[in-house]
Amino acid sequence: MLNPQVKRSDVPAQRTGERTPTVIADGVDIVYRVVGSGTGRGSATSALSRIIGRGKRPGVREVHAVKGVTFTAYRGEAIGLIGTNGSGKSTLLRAVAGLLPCENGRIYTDGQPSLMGVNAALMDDLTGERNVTLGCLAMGMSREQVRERYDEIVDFSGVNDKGDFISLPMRTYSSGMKARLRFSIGAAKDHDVLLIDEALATGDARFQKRSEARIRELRAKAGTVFLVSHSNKSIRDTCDRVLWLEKGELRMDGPTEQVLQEYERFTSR
Ligand SMILES: Nc1ncnc2c1ncn2[C@@H]1O[C@H](COP(=O)(O)OP(=O)(O)OP(=O)(O)O)[C@@H](O)[C@H]1O
Repeated sequence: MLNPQVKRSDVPAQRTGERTPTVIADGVDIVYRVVGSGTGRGSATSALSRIIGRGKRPGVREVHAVKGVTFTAYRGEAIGLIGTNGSGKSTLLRAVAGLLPCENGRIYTDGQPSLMGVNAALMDDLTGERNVTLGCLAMGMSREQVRERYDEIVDFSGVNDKGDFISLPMRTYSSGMKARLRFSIGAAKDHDVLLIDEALATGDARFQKRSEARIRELRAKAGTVFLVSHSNKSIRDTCDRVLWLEKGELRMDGPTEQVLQEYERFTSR
């Protein structure tokens, strides 16, 4: 569900030259507020200082996760988000999906972006089969569309390659099988803007190839794909443009090879 605090609106339909913008981030700041974080003092002291009103908002710590990020994404682009741990990649992705409010700035999107992460909510106690149906319905597909795409989704995931696993509860799956099924469900729909968080890092080599091919297909259908990954190989194989975040700031935005070379120099230091 969209957070009502998120400042969003549709991108105007007009084209910018030959290219159509799908996501515009304009000076975006995102701040987490952690309530109840320790102050280093005992809780009785914190409570007392709260009562007598000294200091501002005791026990609330602010984490400025994304700082003044600006970029425009266009239809047909596959954009990699890279950066060292904690640099703000997932936060930015969740903000584009409308799941986090912007402290400052705005995010404009064309249509509703779909976040396809390894944490997508599938239920362990339900069979793979039920999860495919529920997952597809949750993405807004009709029962008819689910029936049409069902076999394709199961085949794509490969969970039935070693027996009839699709009729077993998902708790019997390996973590790779779960991740593959999640990806397959998410990829069954043609998204305008597809946001992927690390999904490619989980499958085996064969599955990664298939997912990369599917991402290329989605791009060919005029969508925009964002991929957060720690695998430079996945980024090289999938993306034509890369945004590099460091400590919440956009450090570089450019063609994949150019940005990755700089990033590799930075991380090998
Ligand atoms: N729910 C949260 N509450 C408070 N702080 C958070 C929360 N989620 C992330 N952060 C902080 O925000 C910053 C950015 O985190 P984020 O997960 O976006 O980074 P990342 O680049 O995706 O990291 P990684 O590569 O390790 O997955 C970090 O300092 C992190 O500790």
